[in-house]
Amino acid sequence: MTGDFRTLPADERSAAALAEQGLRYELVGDDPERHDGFSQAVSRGFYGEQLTAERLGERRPGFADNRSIGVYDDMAAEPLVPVATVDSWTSPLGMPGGSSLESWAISMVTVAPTHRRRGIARALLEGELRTAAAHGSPIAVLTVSESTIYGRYGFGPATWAAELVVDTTRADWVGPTPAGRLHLVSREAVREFGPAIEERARAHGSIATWGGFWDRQLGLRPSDASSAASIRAVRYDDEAGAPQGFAVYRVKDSGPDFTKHPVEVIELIAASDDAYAALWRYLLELDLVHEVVAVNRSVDEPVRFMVADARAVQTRSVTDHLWARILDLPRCLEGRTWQQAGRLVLDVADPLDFASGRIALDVDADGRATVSSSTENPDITLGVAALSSVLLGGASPITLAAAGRLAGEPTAVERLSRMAVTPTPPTLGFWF
Ligand SMILES: CC(=O)SCCNC(=O)CCNC(=O)[C@H](O)C(C)(C)COP(=O)(O)OP(=O)(O)OC[C@H]1O[C@@H](n2cnc3c(N)ncnc32)[C@H](O)[C@@H]1OP(=O)(O)O
Repeated sequence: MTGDFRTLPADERSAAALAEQGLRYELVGDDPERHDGFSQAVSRGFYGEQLTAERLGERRPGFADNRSIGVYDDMAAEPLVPVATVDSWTSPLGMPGGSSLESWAISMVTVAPTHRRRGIARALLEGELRTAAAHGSPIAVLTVSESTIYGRYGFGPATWAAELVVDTTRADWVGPTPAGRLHLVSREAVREFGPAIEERARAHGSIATWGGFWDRQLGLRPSDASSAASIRAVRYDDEAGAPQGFAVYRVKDSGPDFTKHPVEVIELIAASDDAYAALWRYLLELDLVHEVVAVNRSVDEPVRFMVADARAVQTRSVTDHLWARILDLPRCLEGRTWQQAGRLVLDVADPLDFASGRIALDVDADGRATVSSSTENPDITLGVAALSSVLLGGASPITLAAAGRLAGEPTAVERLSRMAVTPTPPTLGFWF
């Protein structure tokens, strides 16, 4: 099955399973009323607000870009509001070494509280994975509300996100002083130049951003007008005047002490080391500010080494962020650059049988992989979720072996670790 992913038919097996419960599992389609019902169901499912007509209108254009599926219960009081939702689209996923693979991104998985724990989410997820595989997407990705939900479908955590809290009173700058210039700019200007910088700066482990993402981050939707008015932006241009990075932030209310404003960093995106240093320095040296908080950062941020007192930069939390699910073993393993040459036979178990099998992974001196089926004794035995964690370079096979998530002789496990783990961690800077 190929063609436009948006119009691929709803998966027949899931449709049949849900029909047994008297439920219709269908593409939402082009009807604006069904768009609004879907948006209300998603907001309700995540305990959000009942959406106003303005917000519903803002969401409608997004349906043209995605594949939205609703589960409809004709006996419900509001039959146009689905009792379950899922949304998907295809997006390039950055791989170690700089290439990318088409991924099947899944979002907005909700089941109404009245319909939970009767297999609806399982039907949605299995339907998505079968459709993605049939379409030819080699990998599926998502970010999760709870880390307990998706392992059973073969997803493994593949990137981690840190929340940094910097005490600016202790953070005297000892990092580089770049020769370029900072410019204060409007949110509307960031909407113009920002996406291209983000694309250049994107780490492996990230999917692409999309138009609605920027409108949301920058508070440019009409319904954001009052809440977004305090968002500010600054851009770093190099000595030649070329934009290389930007930060979007909000200085929050400090209460009665006017010197203790906290700063919330909404985005800090740098396509060069100079831009990174200049933008962090700008934020840490703002007057009347005592704390800078940045979420969805890499777990290995250079800013920790750019301040006189390293303990000024605290990691408040580290959480699993992108979850990945290999659907096509050869295309995934051949779709990244490996860190060193080597050969290993892997025996992969997949409960849903998309990626099970015994394969030989041969990596040449340039880090290029060739995958072939094998009947040799395996060096490593693991599940598809563990291999999906390893694929992007952020999870060490040595650690996974210690955790009982993969098995093999210590030398084989160490070889796979040397081949797989990347020098910088895979990073995704946003939720989707
Ligand atoms: C990518 C994303 O969108 S992440 C967002 C996920 N959505 C949310 O968190 C919104 C609030 N929660 C919900 O809408 C629902 O509770 C869902 C979507 C998490 C689960 O929907 P349900 O239809 O109740 O799940 P379903 O009955 O199909 O259960 C499938 C399996 O998941 C398990 N499961 C369901 N919910 C959870 C949970 N919250 N935590 C752990 N396990 C769960 C079930 O026990 C079942 O396990 P099994 O098949 O191995 O026996």
